[in-house]
Amino acid sequence: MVARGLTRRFGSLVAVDNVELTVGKAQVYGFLGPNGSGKSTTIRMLCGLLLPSAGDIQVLGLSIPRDAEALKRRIGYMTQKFSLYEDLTVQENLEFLAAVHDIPRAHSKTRIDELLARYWLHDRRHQLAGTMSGGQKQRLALAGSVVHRPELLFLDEPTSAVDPQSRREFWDSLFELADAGTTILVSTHYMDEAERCHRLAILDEGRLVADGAPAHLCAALPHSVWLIQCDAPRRAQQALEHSTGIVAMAQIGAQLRVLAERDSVSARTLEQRLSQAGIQAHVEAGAPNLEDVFVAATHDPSEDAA
Ligand SMILES: Nc1ncnc2c1ncn2[C@@H]1O[C@H](COP(=O)(O)OP(=O)(O)OP(=O)(O)O)[C@@H](O)[C@H]1O
Repeated sequence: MVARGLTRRFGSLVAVDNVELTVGKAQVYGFLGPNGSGKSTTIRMLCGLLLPSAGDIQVLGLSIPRDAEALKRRIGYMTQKFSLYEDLTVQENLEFLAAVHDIPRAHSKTRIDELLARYWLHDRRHQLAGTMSGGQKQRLALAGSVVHRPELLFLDEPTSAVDPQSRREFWDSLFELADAGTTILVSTHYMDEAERCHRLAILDEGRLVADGAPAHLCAALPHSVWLIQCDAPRRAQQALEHSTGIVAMAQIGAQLRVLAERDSVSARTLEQRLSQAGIQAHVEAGAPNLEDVFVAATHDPSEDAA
């Protein structure tokens, strides 16, 4: 899948701004970004549900939006909102989707049995979808979105209402699909999920601000991370708030995690600044993680104090 100069305007708002993307076959490709950064709008354009204002999209050798109808038969699409029928049973929902995709009845029975087993739904086949838990609903929605064996799967925040264990299991299922050759494009707000992607795009205000393998993005971060141990991390944060070179700070338990411009801050300068505020602290270097990459990529320098 390749997108070039992908842009979508809603009136004067540029929701997606000149985005360039290349997604390889059987990759799990993640979309990360703050609320309103354009993730859903991009996904909807890539799968032919929304017309771009500008740009070229090639998906599975098809030109989108021109070939959107042909694409629909080869992709699956799932959103955070449960879009199946709550008053149909698990099995009836899958039978309905199999019929929508013109799967002959002789084949659909085997396929549905296979999906019920794979997504741990076999003992719930006669339960009404509306009475299932959030995690079970998402497993059913995933089963429904792959009933026709799509080559490409679009998932828009599929696990936003799901507990951590169910999220892990859901992601295991995504890797199982990718191992079998399915390309997966998935948006998320969770760093642990983003970390698991083969490749990741970070969107901010409609623009692509980072793109690469998670480990590579962490290694390429042009900032330093400092971990501050002291008795009063909140006071330490206030003391450093308007310091030069500091990009972001977050208290993690009793520790203060500081993201700073490289070369403008050192452990010594931080200790000195804190000491001037009457705070004794021990500062050591930390390893950048994906949250640091996300904060750096989406941080607005105009909000910094000089
Ligand atoms: N149909 C529409 N009409 C007008 N504005 C829209 C429409 N769809 C999206 N937008 C706007 O486009 C911007 C991007 O929205 P989008 O839903 O793509 O963001 P997102 O990154 O998916 O957000 P979230 O993480 O909250 O789901 C937002 O400012 C949103 O209000």
